[in-house]
Amino acid sequence: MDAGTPHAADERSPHMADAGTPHAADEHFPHVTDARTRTAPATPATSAAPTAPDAPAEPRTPREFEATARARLAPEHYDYFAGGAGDEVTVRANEAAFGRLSLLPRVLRGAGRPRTDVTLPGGRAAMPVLVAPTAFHRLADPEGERATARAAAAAGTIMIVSMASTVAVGDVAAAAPGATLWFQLYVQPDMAFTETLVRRAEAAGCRALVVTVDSPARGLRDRERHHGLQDLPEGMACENLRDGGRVRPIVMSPEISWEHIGLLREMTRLPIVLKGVTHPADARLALGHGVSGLLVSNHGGRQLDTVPAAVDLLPEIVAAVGGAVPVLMDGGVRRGTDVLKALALGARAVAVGRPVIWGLAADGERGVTRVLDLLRAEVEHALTLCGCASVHDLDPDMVRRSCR
Ligand SMILES: Cc1cc2nc3c(=O)[nH]c(=O)nc-3n(C[C@H](O)[C@H](O)[C@H](O)COP(=O)(O)O)c2cc1C
Ligand SMILES: CCCCCCCCCCCCCCC(=O)C(=O)O
Repeated sequence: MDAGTPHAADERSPHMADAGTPHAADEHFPHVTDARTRTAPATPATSAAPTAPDAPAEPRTPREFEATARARLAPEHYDYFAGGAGDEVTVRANEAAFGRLSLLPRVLRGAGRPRTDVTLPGGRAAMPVLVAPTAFHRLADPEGERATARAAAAAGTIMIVSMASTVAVGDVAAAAPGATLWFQLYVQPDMAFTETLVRRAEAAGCRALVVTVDSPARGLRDRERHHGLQDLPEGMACENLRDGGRVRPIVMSPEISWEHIGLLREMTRLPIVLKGVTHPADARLALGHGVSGLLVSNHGGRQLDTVPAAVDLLPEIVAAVGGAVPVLMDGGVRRGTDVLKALALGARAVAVGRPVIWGLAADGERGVTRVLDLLRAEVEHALTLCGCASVHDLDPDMVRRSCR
């Protein structure tokens, strides 16, 4: 099997073929310290002053992290990270949809300080917020995915390492010994090479495979075309794709089918999570293919534009799956309240893409740590205000749809 159909990914590239401060928890719980309350390393906040007027020296919200990151990144790299497909309707919809959902708290439950941990196919996480797979972290920080993995480990959460990482998955694992890693895979039409990638992930100690199924072709991204982005800068490569003396291109093939998922299921004992299922009929089909979880995602609006917001798709997918496997979601999660809404609607956990990139570009490992700490503290605070002892106390009746 091979990718043969001419498609949008004709923008060719060697990497692409056709086919120390108190963290936010202390602000919310000034009287509480326990093993989960950590202090970020006391390194200088920034090494270069941000230039944009709205970029604070010490960002404290996801929006501020983005402003600081934008001031530090080359404009074309900022656009690569921030952008989406087409008119970016779905990019905007992902965040806006959370704004149309309201949380309805319960009171007088005597719930105490809430727990934020969750159990997932590839292990436990201290918080229901995972690091979504995103490509090319070395564009944001010289340490790249190593820094992100250390921050994820410090936060006790899971990092899904992109197949398009700029540090090989084995080196990411070696740099962050305490990290729980999952490996994101684009099934390659050359199944022998797909198996090579799976074995590399296994050898690195990855605990699950996240197979991205929303990319039979690459999204059409106007910002990338505007900048003429076709390749990584000199000295950077998709390190997982090394094959002898060369780096293979990542093939996004329209020929990938359920048959490949069956082959993958036979190839490895790792749990398989399908990422990018948006139609309930596909969610039901997935259950017959031995998957251990689904990640509802529209790829952060970077593949097919005008796909609905991910959180709006969640209830239908959760209903289709009927509790057979855990459902996760990503897209537009920026605040602890967003996390609670998704969990109340049936997600076991969420993942964040761009916020992690903004943290990394703003302040390397420390920036990612701060972003993850901020989210964990906000989740804990919102659970408290909702009268929940843990994420298990959330249910769909605590979410209302407003007309905004
Ligand atoms: C810069 C960037 C690179 C991405 N790279 C990948 C990737 O390599 N593999 C993948 O499955 N998804 C990739 N995604 C999609 C994310 O995994 C995730 O679905 C999305 O970022 C979630 O939306 P959010 O950024 O609003 O949190 C990427 C997203 C961004 C923003
Ligand atoms: C600034 C870097 C631009 C480089 C463009 C090279 C294209 C290579 C494509 C490889 C596929 C990476 C997949 C990442 C992804 O899912 C996403 O961007 O979204």
